[in-house]
Amino acid sequence: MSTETIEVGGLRQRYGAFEAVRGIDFSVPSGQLFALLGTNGAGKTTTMEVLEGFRPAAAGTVRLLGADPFRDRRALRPRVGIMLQESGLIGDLTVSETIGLWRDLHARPLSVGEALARADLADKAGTAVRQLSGGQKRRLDLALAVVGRPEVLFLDEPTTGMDPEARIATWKLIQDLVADGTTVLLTTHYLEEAERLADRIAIMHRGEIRIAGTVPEVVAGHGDRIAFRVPAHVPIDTLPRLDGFPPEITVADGFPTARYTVTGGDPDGRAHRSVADLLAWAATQSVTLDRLSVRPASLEDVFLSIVEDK
Ligand SMILES: Nc1ncnc2c1ncn2[C@@H]1O[C@H](COP(=O)(O)OP(=O)(O)OP(=O)(O)O)[C@@H](O)[C@H]1O
Repeated sequence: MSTETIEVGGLRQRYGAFEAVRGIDFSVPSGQLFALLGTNGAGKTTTMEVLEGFRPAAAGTVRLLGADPFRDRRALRPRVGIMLQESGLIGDLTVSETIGLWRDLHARPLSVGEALARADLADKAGTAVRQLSGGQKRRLDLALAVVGRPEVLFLDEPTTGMDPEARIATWKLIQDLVADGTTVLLTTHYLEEAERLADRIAIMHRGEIRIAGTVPEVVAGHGDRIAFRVPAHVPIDTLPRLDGFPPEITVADGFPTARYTVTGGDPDGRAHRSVADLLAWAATQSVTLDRLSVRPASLEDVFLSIVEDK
């Protein structure tokens, strides 16, 4: 028997003639957090909606806790928590009343006090939902998603609209849930969120998974980055080529900055050798390399290289 809590194989989904998801595969073992990253319209929410049982898969296989999320949605519902991008909260109810209402739908829910504490909303218990800020509403959505102690949690952009403090508190809540054994599928536009929380990630673009794995696996093979400010007296076209390529010139803080991506050759030595070449060039030209930096590719670099690849 499979130990995967979520299994997606060859999933396709269309809206009329438009294919929003074009044959994707991934799986999430029990107790892990998997993050779907991607551009707007990449197909993340559509994928989530199939797993949540809102619509059947047009093609491919989808299993949730060993069952079919659409056909078996009634049986699965008590075991699953869902935080949608758009919530349908009732403005006139208080925060406590809203949680109370959702508790009644579950067999062994958290108490209202526990749910309030988990979402850091205890001081808003008596406040009408309509009077909450955007970030507070997201926290209430999260409280409602977890009040039934779900085994699997779907979080669609859970921290959008939250201030940095609320976001960090929410990350802590999500980490606690995963540590307690909850399996989580999360979509986010915050790369830092995925890096902090996810056991594995996938980057989607135009309905396809372009790359997947742990963050170190995803960034591996994307080279190192070398950058420095170009001194005012140095013509751009005299800058050296490194690893065979000229620099990309961007403007940062009003200064032209030369950026190199070094991918060729021996993976351990490439940045080292290119930096040595650069320093030798600088010495012969009597140029000072202001703000020289050397670093491995980041998740943001990989993300941008995927989405800029039209
Ligand atoms: N109900 C619908 N009818 C027609 N097209 C839709 C519908 N829902 C989504 N789409 C289209 O399907 C594509 C994928 O949308 P989806 O919401 O899954 O993307 P997403 O990755 O979640 O994007 P975002 O990051 O903006 O939330 C988009 O091009 C979108 O316009």
